[in-house]
Amino acid sequence: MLDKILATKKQEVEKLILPDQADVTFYSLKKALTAEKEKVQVIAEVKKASPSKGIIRSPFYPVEIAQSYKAGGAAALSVLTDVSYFQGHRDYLTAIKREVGLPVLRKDFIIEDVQIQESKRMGADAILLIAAALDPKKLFELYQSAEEQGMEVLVEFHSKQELENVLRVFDPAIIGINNRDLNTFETSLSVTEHLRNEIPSHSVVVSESGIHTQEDLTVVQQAGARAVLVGESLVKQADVEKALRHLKGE
Ligand SMILES: O=P(O)(O)OC[C@@H](O)[C@@H](O)c1c[nH]c2ccccc12
Repeated sequence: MLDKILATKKQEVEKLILPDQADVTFYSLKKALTAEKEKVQVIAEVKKASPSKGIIRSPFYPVEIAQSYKAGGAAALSVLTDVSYFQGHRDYLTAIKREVGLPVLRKDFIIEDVQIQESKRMGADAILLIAAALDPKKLFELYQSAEEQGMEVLVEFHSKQELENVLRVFDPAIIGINNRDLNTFETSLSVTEHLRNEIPSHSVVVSESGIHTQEDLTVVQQAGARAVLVGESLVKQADVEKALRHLKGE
């Protein structure tokens, strides 16, 4: 599946037209994730659909969802901007960034520098780079480019091999452990437990995908995650603010 998505992205990138620069204020993702020592922070994801689940929420009002997440105590937001597979849009991110005062991560498949420029213009505070989608050298180039343009980066891993290959080249400040295999879509929280020990202790660790309950959150917190990235289990609930409070055990 990942290969198919990346092939589509490659075609889209060739036709990409950059938007105008959005006039927004930068918020640090890293700061938001490390603000409270004891508590695990939640990055709440605004996602309409996914290749594995189809439509998750309909009707879909991205700004309203984001505002409810903020009211429910989200530390940051993740916004899907991929059109073809997740029914996202870059305008959703810009609208959310304008209306909601939280750090916003652009969730997409970034493979070329022009998409980093695009992310900046959209108003993203941070971008996702997926180790499974990039060779380590290219990943580092894109990482540096994002930092030069004033954005932070969440670098996502699913296997020990991916981690080893990247850590040989550089040391990402924020590391995402994706519990979902992007080829089979299967999720297992043991991925976080398994990879945590391979990560330098100064990195901020975010456990991503497949987190449904407060118990799940505790499992990954005990495995060393400072934050979780949660989409489906929140966005499918009518009252996402309540769902988020519930997840946090409030
Ligand atoms: O909906 P979930 O299972 O809570 O997962 C959220 C997020 O981790 C997932 O959307 C995701 C993780 N890595 C990605 C890469 C691309 C697209 C999407 C993703």
